[in-house]
Amino acid sequence: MKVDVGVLGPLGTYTHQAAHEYFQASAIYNERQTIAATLESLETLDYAVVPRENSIFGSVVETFDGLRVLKQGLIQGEVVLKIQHCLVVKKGAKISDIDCVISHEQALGQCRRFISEHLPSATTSKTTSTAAAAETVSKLQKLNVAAICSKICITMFEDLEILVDGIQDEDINYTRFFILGKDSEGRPPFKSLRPTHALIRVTPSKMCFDLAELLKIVDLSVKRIDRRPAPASDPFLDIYFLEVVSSPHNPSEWPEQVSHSILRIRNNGHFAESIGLW
Ligand SMILES: O=C(O)C(=O)Cc1ccccc1
Repeated sequence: MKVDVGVLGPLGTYTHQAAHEYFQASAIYNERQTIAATLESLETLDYAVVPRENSIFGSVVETFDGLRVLKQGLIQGEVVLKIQHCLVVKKGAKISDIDCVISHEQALGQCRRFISEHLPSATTSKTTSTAAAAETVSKLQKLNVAAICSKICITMFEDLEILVDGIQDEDINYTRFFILGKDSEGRPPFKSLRPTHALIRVTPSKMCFDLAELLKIVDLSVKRIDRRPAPASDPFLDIYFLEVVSSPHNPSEWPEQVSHSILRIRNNGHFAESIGLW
């Protein structure tokens, strides 16, 4: 039986491609309009895939904002995808016709140099996804808007063509995606028999918070720290996401090591939980 996977739509986004790389033909891909809605789809679907960070433009803010309030499921895997962006236009449009470039903010951020060198007077406008940008250009009756998206999008929308291929600021451009899942009881269906990563979400107590102290208490190898404002809290009280990895010398008992670390954080008065183990 196929599993139901929530992805950022419409079909043709990089998130859809990353999900396909992980699940191949064993899944039904359910389009959601935003990253927030993709994470919320875990309330009804088996899995969801969201972009985590990009090697040029960094962390995906909308994903971490959604992870602040994640109600169902846990991160149980990751996929790394090489990203090659195209400037896509309505068939027949020339670069001199373009006065507006639209895409997901990550794609606009990964192509800043191309835009400033080749389309210096064009305005930019954010869309909910790269494929949504392609869809918008396809629906327009005018030739002045270009989308930044994957070359797959021109197979989805017949009246589009690629004007320039490979417009990202660096050739080496990768995005990491998180695979989140749950079983029918809402528990994560751990695929990974030997997990090596975890994501710990920490809401520090208001009193005397010191990041260096927190890292000492965590006492695991911390590979990444992301930080977003805590919703409906005191001003500048933040939620921290600590991506921790097991030591290559001691990978066994990793889930226990993570649990102990979380207990230490809680014993120091902070709120902490694991939202991923993979
Ligand atoms: O909009 C998309 O296609 C996404 O999946 C988000 C994104 C955008 C740019 C690079 C990687 C992921």
